[in-house]
Amino acid sequence: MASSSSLKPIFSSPLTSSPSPHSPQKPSSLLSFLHSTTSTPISLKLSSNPPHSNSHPRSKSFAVTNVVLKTDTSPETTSAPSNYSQDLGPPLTKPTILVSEKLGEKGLEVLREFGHVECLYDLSPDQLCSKISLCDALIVRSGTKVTRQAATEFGCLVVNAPTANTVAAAEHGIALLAAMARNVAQADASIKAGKWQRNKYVGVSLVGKTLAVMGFGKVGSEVARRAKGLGMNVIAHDPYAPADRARALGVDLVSFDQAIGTADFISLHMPLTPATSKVFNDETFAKMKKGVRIVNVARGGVIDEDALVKALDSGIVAQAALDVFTKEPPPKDSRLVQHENVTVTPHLGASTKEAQACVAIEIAEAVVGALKGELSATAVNAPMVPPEVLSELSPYVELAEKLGRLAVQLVAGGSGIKSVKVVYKSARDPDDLDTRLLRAMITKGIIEPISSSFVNLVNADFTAKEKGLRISEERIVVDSSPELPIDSIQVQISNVESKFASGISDNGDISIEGKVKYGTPHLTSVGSFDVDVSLEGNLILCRQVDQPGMIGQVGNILGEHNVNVSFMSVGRTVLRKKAIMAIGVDEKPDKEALKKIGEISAIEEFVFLKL
Ligand SMILES: NC(=O)C1=CN([C@@H]2O[C@H](COP(=O)(O)OP(=O)(O)OC[C@H]3O[C@@H](n4cnc5c(N)ncnc54)[C@H](O)[C@@H]3O)[C@@H](O)[C@H]2O)C=CC1
Ligand SMILES: O=C(O)C(=O)COP(=O)(O)O
Repeated sequence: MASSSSLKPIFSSPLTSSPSPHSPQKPSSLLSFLHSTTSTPISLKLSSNPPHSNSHPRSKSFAVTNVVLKTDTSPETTSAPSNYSQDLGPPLTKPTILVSEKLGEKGLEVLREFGHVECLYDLSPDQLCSKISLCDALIVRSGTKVTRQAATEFGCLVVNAPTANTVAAAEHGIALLAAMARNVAQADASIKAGKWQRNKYVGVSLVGKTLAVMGFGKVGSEVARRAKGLGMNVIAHDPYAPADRARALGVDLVSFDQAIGTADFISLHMPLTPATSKVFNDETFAKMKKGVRIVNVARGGVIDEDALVKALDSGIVAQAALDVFTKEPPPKDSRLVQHENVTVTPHLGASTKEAQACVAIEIAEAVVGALKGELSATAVNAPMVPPEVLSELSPYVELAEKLGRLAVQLVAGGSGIKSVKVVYKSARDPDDLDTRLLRAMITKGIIEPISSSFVNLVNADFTAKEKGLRISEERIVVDSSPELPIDSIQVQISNVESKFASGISDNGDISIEGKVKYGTPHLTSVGSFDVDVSLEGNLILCRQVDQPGMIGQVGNILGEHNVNVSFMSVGRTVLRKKAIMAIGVDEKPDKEALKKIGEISAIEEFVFLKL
């Protein structure tokens, strides 16, 4: 269940502070997940549909789920909330969690307390594909392949249980090391076959031998610690491990060639990545000390298995002990598996009762937390936003999304946006302000009104890149209260035409700026005009000649058409010349009302914007 990758950053939740009005992603688009080849064991939040406004109780709190949640239109699930946040009260229907491989009972109990749990093992990829579109989360082990990239693309949060089986894997590595050195498996098979071959199975000693640990992460360092206890001389290769951590265990970090060239035993503990794929191949086996012995409890793909068979046949590798294989299970007639100098186990590294109990609880708690919209300490595809930062930024999250939404609606045609600049004014040192969350929400605000994409913190950067949208950020340190993380956020869109010419600032960009006032997002400038309007409901922006009676005229028309005005603000550049009126309205004015506003002779242009 644990991840294969190293020192995973601790990650948190994407946010979906507004319901998406868009059409659902098609379940079929998720099919590729299950035909993938990466073996990262994950729990996925999968959905066929983004949250829907009608079924989504709008939350003022900052507790919207980080994962794509299913809201179906079938009678049973029509009212399913789009998040399970505690702030929104209990969910109207329980989330469905699909468990596709055996999970410890204690973990299942945690899941059952929260949701509807379906344990369906041995599903074919097609069966699993059709099933996941009906589920809110999927829990897998190493037997189910799901690509992390595909999950990210669809905004599905991936969490793992990275530590609960570390010791189990390390112990299995040591078990294989000793069993291989003393021919335990072969001797066992021989005696069971009625033989008594004491001379054939003379082994080699571990004490005083050099063990190279390849990958000095969680498992690798535990293997090193244990090997030291067996009297081995331990060296390690890991391009990313800190030397002092190795030194503390009495282990020297060396280069790849040094490690494989001097070791009597090599134990593999690196993740399978493009850089490590088949890193043990003809060329690298040729650099090893003749008679080397290899243990692999990491991933089969780090070894070129054909090359290993050749190295075993030629005697470069005296023995190998393998828990993992390129294809699992390996073919029955695999020359590698059948080789007399090879000891094999069926991916048992994590399989101790203790580890399985811990892993099950760890992953179940992570999934329940993610479904509740809580921060996920073990998310692998979303950036970390610590709780204290999250709570501080929460009012700005809403502001960021609304500014994105407003800015994109000012673009004529609404598309063709390539470059967006976000300027944050803050009294804080730039290093003291984490804006990834805000950037994600601005991205969401910009993309969702003009496409069918569903954007959250998991897929914001991916979606922006996919759409060719470059979002750059600038911080300006200003002299305001350092208590507040941000003074203002400005969103600028360059190289586009605007449907509201006054929204263009002096530098030719569409530009709007907002602030949080009394905990509520406000629009504070449009183009080069200052305004001050609370961003609730919808907005009408008008440019008019600055003269008496304008507010009354527009207000009367809206009143006649039963449109409630929530806020109104007028900003002008030059007295009695041009002014901008920003009017917050609860309802969308009908065509007739908008036509009448346009006919007021002093109104030069106006635009209706949905928030
Ligand atoms: N057989 C089994 O049942 C189990 C297998 N595993 C596997 O063991 C491996 C290690 O797991 P953990 O220690 O938890 O991961 P980890 O992420 O803590 O450690 C991996 C280490 O490999 C290093 N590394 C990355 N690229 C490298 C390279 N090119 N050369 C050398 N080192 C490199 C990283 O810097 C990191 O320190 C993973 O592949 C994992 O999937 C883990 C648990 C159980
Ligand atoms: O955690 C890992 O990397 C593993 O390989 C464990 O896989 P499993 O949960 O035993 O299928």
